Amino acid sequence: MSDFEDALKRKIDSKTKPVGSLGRIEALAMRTARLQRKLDPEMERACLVIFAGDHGIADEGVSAYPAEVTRQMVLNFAGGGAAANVFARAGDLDLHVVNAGVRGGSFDLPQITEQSLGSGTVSFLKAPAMSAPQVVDALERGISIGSAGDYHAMAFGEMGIGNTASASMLVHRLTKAPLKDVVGRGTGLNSAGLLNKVEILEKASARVSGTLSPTAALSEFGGFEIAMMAGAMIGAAQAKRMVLVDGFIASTAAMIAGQIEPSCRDAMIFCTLSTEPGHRLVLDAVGAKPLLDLGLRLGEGTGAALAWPLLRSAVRMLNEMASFEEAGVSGKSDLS
Ligand SMILES: O=C(O)c1ccc[n+]([C@@H]2O[C@H](COP(=O)([O-])O)[C@@H](O)[C@H]2O)c1
Ligand SMILES: Cc1cc2nc[nH]c2cc1C
Repeated sequence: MSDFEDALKRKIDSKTKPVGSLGRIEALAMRTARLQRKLDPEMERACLVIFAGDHGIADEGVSAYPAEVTRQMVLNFAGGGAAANVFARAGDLDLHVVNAGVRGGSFDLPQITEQSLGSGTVSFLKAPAMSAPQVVDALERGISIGSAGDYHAMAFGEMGIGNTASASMLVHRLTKAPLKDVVGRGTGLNSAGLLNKVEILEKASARVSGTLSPTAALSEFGGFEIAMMAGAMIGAAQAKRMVLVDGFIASTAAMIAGQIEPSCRDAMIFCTLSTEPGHRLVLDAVGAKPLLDLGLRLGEGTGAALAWPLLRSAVRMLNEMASFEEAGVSGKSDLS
């Protein structure tokens, strides 16, 4: 064990609790200490960034809701009325909303950061969702967003009608899991809608042959918000920030970020287990156990926002909790 690891273990085990009794909260504190290379890491300021983008594939009937909901929900974020706004306020998170390619053009609102790369992706049923230069552009813009500001942690979420179809394709082609095991009901398709979605995605997959690199897969299947979020996760990890990863779509972006830049995995906390079946496959692929299992399937970064107080509490535990010596509490007996 290195001197740092040794000192960290001694610090956490000196706290007034049976050794290991704070379970995964201890692991969160230790991961943060390692990332910041400090025995007293900081974890007070965080933000939630929501990347919004539209998907051409949404016009093929793969979602229970119409594509215009993406734009309408961005306006709801700007007005403060979405679940993400409520959870961000409850947890003291700054909220940033990024237009990563929503149909209808610029919002011209101070609450929305414009990074639009156009009006969303092309339907990937017949052609690549975006060009290779657009993938690079989206990743680079994301990296800048992930390293901006003065945060100890960044939570990432998304909004994009049709994006469970994109994420399913990415997971299918990058993990080689069969589409029928990956694809789910998204916003709430019925059984006939689910069968139709699988059929459309099988056709789209047949259009593209061979093994795909993560960037080639993004180009084929989109979307802009997924590519930008992957870039932002890389940027945040490089800035030594903890990365709070939301549900199925955000975790797919995180898997891709880790394939592009493996070191960013150390910063990632997979916050929640989505009911979307492909999420379990993504978590297995990255070797993660989700922190929470609340039956969420909303997106918007809601699961990541809910996990933030746990991360902050974990680091405060490391910094503020009394040791046995400080509190005059007797330590372990020799039966342990
Ligand atoms: O994050 C998840 O696990 C999740 C699971 C299902 C749906 N969503 C959200 O619902 C939208 C995508 O669903 P769909 O059916 O339009 O592909 C998109 O805006 C996501 O934020 C999100
Ligand atoms: C209303 C609504 C809100 C959402 N938030 C994220 N995805 C969403 C999809 C719908 C349909």
